[in-house]
Amino acid sequence: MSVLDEIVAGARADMRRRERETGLEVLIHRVRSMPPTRDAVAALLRPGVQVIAEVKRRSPSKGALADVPDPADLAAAYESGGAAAVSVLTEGRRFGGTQADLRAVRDRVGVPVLCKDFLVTPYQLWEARTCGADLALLIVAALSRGELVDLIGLAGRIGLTPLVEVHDRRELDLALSAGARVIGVNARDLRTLRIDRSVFERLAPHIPDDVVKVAESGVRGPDDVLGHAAHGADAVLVGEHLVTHGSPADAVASLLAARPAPLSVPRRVSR
Ligand SMILES: O=C(O)c1ccccc1NCC(=O)[C@H](O)[C@H](O)COP(=O)(O)O
Repeated sequence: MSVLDEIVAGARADMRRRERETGLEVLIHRVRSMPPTRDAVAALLRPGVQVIAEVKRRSPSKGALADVPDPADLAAAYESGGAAAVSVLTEGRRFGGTQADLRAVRDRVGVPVLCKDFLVTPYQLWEARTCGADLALLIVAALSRGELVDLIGLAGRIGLTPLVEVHDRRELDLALSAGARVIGVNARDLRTLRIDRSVFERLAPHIPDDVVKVAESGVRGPDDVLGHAAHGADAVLVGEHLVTHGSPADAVASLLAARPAPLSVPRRVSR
C-alpha cells in the first residue's frame, strides 16, 4: 500500500464514522441556508502569480512542522501578507488538521478557502461545503475516472471550485478530459513523497490557456516562485515554507514581492 492509499483509507474510515452521526440529508439541508461561495478563480487570476497559503501542522514527509494553536490567526496573517486564498489541511491522522480549523479560517478571512483533504466521496464534498470551503481538492491519483467526473460535477453544482491535482501527463490528460478548470500540478509524488519542482515546467505547456495553473508543493522561497512564474503559473500553493517561517505575513509578502511585472492581458476562465 502506498502512502496515498493509506491516507485515503484512513480518510474513508473517518468519513464513515462521521456519516453515521450526521446523514447526508442533514448536510444538504444545511447547505441550502448557506451564503454562496467566494469566487476562487477570480482570486487566482488576479494579475501576477498569486499565493495560496496553507495551514499545515505536520506531514507524512516531514513529521511535525509547526504548532498552530489558532489556525484563524495564521490565516489572517497570510491574508494580511497578500495571500489570494488560504488552504486548510483538515485531515487529522497524518496532518493534525480538523474541520473546525476550516470553519474558523473561513469565518476570519475574506479570501477564498480551500478544503485540502483526501476527498473521494460526494459526502466529503458536501461536508467541505458546510464547513465553509470555496475550493475543494480532488487528487486524480486517488480517484477512478468515473469518480473524478462525478465529483467535479457535484462540486460545481454545490458552488465549490474543484482544484484537480495531477503529478504526471497521464493524470493531467485525465483531469482535462474530466472537465477540470483549475489544475494543481503537485511537485510531490504522493506515492514516494519525493519532490521534483521541474514537474510543473514539463506539464504546464500541455495545460490550455483557459485553465488556471497552480504549482503545488516544494516552494521554499522567492526563487521558486519566479521559476514557476516563468513557466506560466497563475498561483503557487505553499505550506511548509510559510508555517516554519517566523513571520507568516512577511513570508507571503516576500514571495509576492519577487514576482515579475504581470501581463496586462486579462484571462477569462469559467468557474
Ligand atoms: O506534505 C506531505 O508530506 C504530503 C504527503 C502525502 C500527501 C500529501 C502531502 N501534502 C499535501 C500537500 O499537497 C502539501 O501540503 C501542499 O502542496 C504544500 O506543500 P509544501 O509547501 O511542500 O508544504
